[in-house]
Amino acid sequence: MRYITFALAKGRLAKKAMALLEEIGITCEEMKDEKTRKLIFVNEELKLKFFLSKASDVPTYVEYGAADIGVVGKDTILEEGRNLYEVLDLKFGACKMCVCGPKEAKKYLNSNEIIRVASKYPHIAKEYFNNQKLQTVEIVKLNGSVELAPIVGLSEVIVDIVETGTTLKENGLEVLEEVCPLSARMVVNQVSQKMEQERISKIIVALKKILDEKE
Ligand SMILES: Nc1ncnc2c1ncn2[C@@H]1O[C@H](COP(=O)(O)OP(=O)(O)OP(=O)(O)O)[C@@H](O)[C@H]1O
Ligand SMILES: O=P(O)(O)OC[C@H]1O[C@H](OP(=O)(O)OP(=O)(O)O)[C@H](O)[C@@H]1O
Repeated sequence: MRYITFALAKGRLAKKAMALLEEIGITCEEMKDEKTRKLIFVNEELKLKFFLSKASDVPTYVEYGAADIGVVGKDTILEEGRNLYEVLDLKFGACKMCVCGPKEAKKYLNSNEIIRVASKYPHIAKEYFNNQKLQTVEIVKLNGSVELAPIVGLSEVIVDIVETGTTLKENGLEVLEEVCPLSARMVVNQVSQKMEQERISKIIVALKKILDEKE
């Protein structure tokens, strides 16, 4: 039997992804060791492999079939735009993609003003503003602490993730528009979905059952 390989986004989502898989009996003790520098883990008994990768690389591994299954945020799926099947909303890691800025910046939105938009998610930001007929925007890609941009005058607004709203509040910013809700998703390689249909469907069904019970 061939191995089924899982690519899990490291960081915020990793522990919850592992905990959820554990609930359906998919475990890999070695991977839980936060100190390990090992990159790939094998569960011989279940014929499964696991690796943790930078979130933005998960869709790439899955599209190319280097991983059969991925667990990653919807934001990353949208931003990367890879060819893969999104099969399940795993519900954890819930947050929202929003247009944010100082209250005064609201006047720039839905106007014919040309504005700068800073974001770690340039594709999501571009797509969002492309659908707003009047607005012309210049997207500025940043790699973190995006809330700084309107404070220091780099951009009028930002497109970023909001969870509790604390970061915005502590920096005098607010949500001006909501782009879309986000959460962790399970994604599947398009060929694996057909070739390993039985094993992958079993995993999806088991996860779905656990998720339904949690609701
Ligand atoms: N408050 C939050 N801020 C950012 N991401 C969140 C939040 N809550 C849930 N998430 C989810 O967690 C993922 C980000 O995880 P994490 O913060 O570990 O990565 P990151 O720091 O954005 O990655 P990178 O190191 O590539 O910048 C997002 O893709 C999103 O789906
Ligand atoms: O609404 P909140 O609960 O405050 O969470 C949202 C903040 O958390 C994330 O940043 P992260 O900690 O990932 O750092 P980064 O901005 O450097 O990526 C996100 O980019 C926001 O800044």
